[in-house]
Amino acid sequence: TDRQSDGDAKATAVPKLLHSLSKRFSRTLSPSLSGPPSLPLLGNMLDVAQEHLPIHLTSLARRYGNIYRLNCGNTTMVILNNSEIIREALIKKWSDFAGRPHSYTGDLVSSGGRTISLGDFSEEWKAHRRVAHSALLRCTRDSLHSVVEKQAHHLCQVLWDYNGKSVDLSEDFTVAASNVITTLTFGKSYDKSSVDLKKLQDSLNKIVSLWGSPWISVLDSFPLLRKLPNPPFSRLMKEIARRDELIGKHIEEFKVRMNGQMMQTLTDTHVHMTTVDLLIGGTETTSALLNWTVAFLLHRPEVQNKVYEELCGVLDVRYPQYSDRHRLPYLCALINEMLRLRPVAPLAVPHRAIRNSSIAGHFIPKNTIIIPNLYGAHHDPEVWDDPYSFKPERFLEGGGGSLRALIPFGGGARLCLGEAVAKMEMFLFTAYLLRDFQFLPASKEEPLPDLRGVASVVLKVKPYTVIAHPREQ
Ligand code: HEM
Repeated sequence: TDRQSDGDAKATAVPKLLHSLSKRFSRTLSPSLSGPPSLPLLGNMLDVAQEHLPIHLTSLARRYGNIYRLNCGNTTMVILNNSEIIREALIKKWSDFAGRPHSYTGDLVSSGGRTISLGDFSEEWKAHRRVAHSALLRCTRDSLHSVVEKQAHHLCQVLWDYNGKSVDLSEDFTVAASNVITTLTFGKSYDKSSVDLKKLQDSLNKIVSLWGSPWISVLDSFPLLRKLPNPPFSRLMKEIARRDELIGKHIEEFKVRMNGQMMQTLTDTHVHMTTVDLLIGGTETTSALLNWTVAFLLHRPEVQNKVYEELCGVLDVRYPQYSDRHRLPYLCALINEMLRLRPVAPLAVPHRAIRNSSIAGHFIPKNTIIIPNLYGAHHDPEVWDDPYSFKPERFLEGGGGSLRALIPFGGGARLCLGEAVAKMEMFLFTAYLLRDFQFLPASKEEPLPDLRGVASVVLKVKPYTVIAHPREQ
C-alpha cells in the first residue's frame, strides 16, 4: 500500500536496527485504517506528546476521518472521534472493547490492576465493579442529596467569607467535591485547612501528574529504561506508598467507627482501591467542571443572569432540590453545554480490544488500544451547529443540541461509575452558587480566564481569580 511504501522509504534513512524494529511493530497495524505518517521506532509518539492532546487528536480527525490509527511503541491505538462511532464500540460492542491496556506503570499505580478504572475486564473485575456500583447506588438513594446539600451550603459560606475579595476558587471546589466522596467512603468531611485533607489531595494529585509525565510513560514502551535511575519514577513510588498509608489509615478509622459492619463481599484491597477510584475519579473531575463553568460565565455574564432569573422565578427564595431540575431547563442546559464543551475526562480512559472485532466497518485486531476522543465527538461539526461556541440554548427544547451525541461519561461496561453522583453535584453546586452569587472579573485590567485549558488526564482551566459578589435575596 501507499502507507507501507512511504514507511519503507523513510526507513532506508535510518540504521538497520531501527528499520527492523519498525517492521516488527507495523505487523500489528489495522490495514484498512489511515492515520498520520508513522516514524521508524518512534511511530506517532510525537503526536501523542502534543501539549493539548484532545485538540490535536480532533484536528487529526479533520484530516484522517472520524476513525484513524496511531502507532506507539509496539501497540496500535485507534482514535474514535464521533459519538456514533464511540457508541458502536463502547455500547453496542461493549463486550469486545471493555478491556483496559496493561502497562508496567499502570499496574504499579493500581496495585496490580486492582482499581476499577484501570483493572482489565475479568470475573474479579466484574464482581468488584458490581459491588462498588450497588454500594454507590445505595448511597445515592439514601444520603447523597443531603451530603451534597451540606457541602453546597458550606461552599456558599466560604464564598460569603471572602467578602468580595478576588480569589482563585479552584481549591474550594476541590474541597467541596472531595468532601462528598470522603463522606461517602470514610463517613467524614474535612475543612479546607485540614492537614489530613491536604496530605491526601496532595498525594493523589502528585500521583496523577507524575503518572501522566513523559518520564514515567516512556517506561511502558521502553522496558530497558526501567534499569536507569529515574527521579520522577522514584517520587511516584514514594507517593503511591504515601497514598496507601493515608487511605489505609482513614479506612481503619472508619472500620472502628462502623464496629466491624463493612461490606463483606470485597477483600480489604478491593475496598482500599475502590476508595482510590472514587477519590481520583470523583474529585478533580467535578471541581474542574465547576471551575470551567465560572470561567465561561465570566465571559458571558448574561448567562448567569438568565440562570438566576430562572431560579428566582421557579423557587422564589428557597434553595433548589435535585427534583426541581425538570422545572429549571436553562440551568440544565448550561450544565449540558459545559459537559459538551469541556468534557473533563476528554479522552475517557483507554480501552483495549479483548478479541478481534470491527468498528465502523474496519477490522480491529485483539489488543488494539481504543481511545474515545470525547472532546472531538463534542466538537464534531457534522453533529453540532457552531461547535466551538458556548451556547446553552442549544440544549433547550427545539435548540438542536443532541443529548444522544453528548457522551461526557463514556458508556457501556465502562460507563463512569460516578455519573449519578457527578450529575447531582453539578446541579446542586451550580444552582446554589448562581442563586447566591454573581461572578465578576477580578479587575478591569486583568484578562478574562483563558478558555483553552490544560489537558492531562483531566481537562482543567488555567488558574484565574474571580470576585463572588453576593446577590441581594
Ligand atoms: C463531571 C464529572 C465526571 C466526568 C465528566 C467523568 C467522566 C468519566 C469518563 C469519561 C470515564 C471513562 C469511561 C470509559 O472508560 O469509557 C470515567 C470513569 C470513571 N469515573 Fe468518572 N467522571 C466524572 C465524575 C466521577 C465521579 C464523581 C466519580 C466517583 C464518585 C467517578 C468515578 C469514576 C470511576 C470509578 C471510573 C472508572 C470506571 C471503569 O473503568 O469501569 N467519576 N469517568
